[in-house]
Amino acid sequence: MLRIDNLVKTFDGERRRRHARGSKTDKTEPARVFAVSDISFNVENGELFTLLGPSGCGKTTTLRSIAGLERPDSGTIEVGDRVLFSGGAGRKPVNVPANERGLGMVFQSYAIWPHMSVFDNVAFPLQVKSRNERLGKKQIAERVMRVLDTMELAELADRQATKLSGGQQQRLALARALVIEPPLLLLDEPLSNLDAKLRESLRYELKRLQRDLGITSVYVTHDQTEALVLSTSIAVMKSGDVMQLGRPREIYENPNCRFVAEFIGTSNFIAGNVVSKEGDRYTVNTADGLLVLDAAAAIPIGGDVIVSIRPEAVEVSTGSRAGEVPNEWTGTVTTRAFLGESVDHVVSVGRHEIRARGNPAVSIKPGTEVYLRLDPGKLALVPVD
Ligand SMILES: Nc1ncnc2c1ncn2[C@@H]1O[C@H](COP(=O)(O)OP(=O)(O)OP(=O)(O)O)[C@@H](O)[C@H]1O
Repeated sequence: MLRIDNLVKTFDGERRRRHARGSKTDKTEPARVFAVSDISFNVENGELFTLLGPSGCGKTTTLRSIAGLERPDSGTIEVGDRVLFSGGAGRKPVNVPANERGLGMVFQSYAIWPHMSVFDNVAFPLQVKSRNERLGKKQIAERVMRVLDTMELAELADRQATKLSGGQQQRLALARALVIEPPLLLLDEPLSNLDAKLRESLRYELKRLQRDLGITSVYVTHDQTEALVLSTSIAVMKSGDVMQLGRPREIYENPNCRFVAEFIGTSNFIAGNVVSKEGDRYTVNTADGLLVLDAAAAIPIGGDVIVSIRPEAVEVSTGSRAGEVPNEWTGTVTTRAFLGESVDHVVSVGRHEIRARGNPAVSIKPGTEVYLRLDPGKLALVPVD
């Protein structure tokens, strides 16, 4: 449905230079900022594809380029069999204006039209469209009510848009984007202005809509939980590059670098060296002992690695099962934190501090000697960056 090839977008920027000897001030010099540096990805029909990354990594610039609100330096953007942008050496120049791309957009500041009713807010894009397509009044009303129904706003159709709650206004913004039945919906942090509770409930609502309507969407967020809940695929971005692209579970369980492992959830990292390998089973020597783990990585014996351990892959107990299970280490609990649905224990093991997350029924006082068991199936091998 959406194909992005070798997309590059730079901006004018400035680089600060340390002041030269004898001069009291730093100097700045012009520089190009690579907001997006040569990225490619495909979004299949019906997918909710998320661009995820920290502030400034280039997610919004990518989305705005798809929308036609930024003109990339080079690359191609295609939706279905339509080329929306093409530019750079050897490519025929194409740049379809934003208002002719026919894409649905919902942004962080859900600019609904305050002087209009809920119904009119949703009808407006169709009235504009109907100048070309000749949609009748009745057809428009039917389509508006169908979308309002889906968004559970039908009963509020006559209410003035400003007299809606934050969540309802955001649903209205979505309804307005959906009514034109766009081939592609672009969402830029659409839930970030809402309070935590509403954000969570709208997340599930969006997921339901996505499933029921099968809309192809590109979603921008810096919130990894949101990305994991909503997405069918995620591209994790850093400094204008896509670091890893995959299904949420794949990215969570098998991050391909330390940046991704750190960004998606909390991880413990233990540096080591591969000492043996049989099929997918690796034995890694670390400063605090051997670890065995299963990984479909291709790292040779002798290779330096980082073992990434999710806190929920660590079991803490006051009793030993040495000899029964692999990877049992001993340590001392230094911190305990109650998180409601779980309890975190930070355990000091030799040179490492390891965070474990488990059932609140197991709560161990700081200072207690404990056994840590690290599940070989849940440890990931990350190549050294
Ligand atoms: N109009 C502009 N002029 C100059 N630099 C820009 C412009 N827009 C974006 N940038 C720079 O491009 C880089 C990527 O910005 P972008 O807004 O795409 O990041 P982002 O990942 O969406 O961040 P955020 O989550 O904070 O919105 C940043 O370094 C930013 O400062």
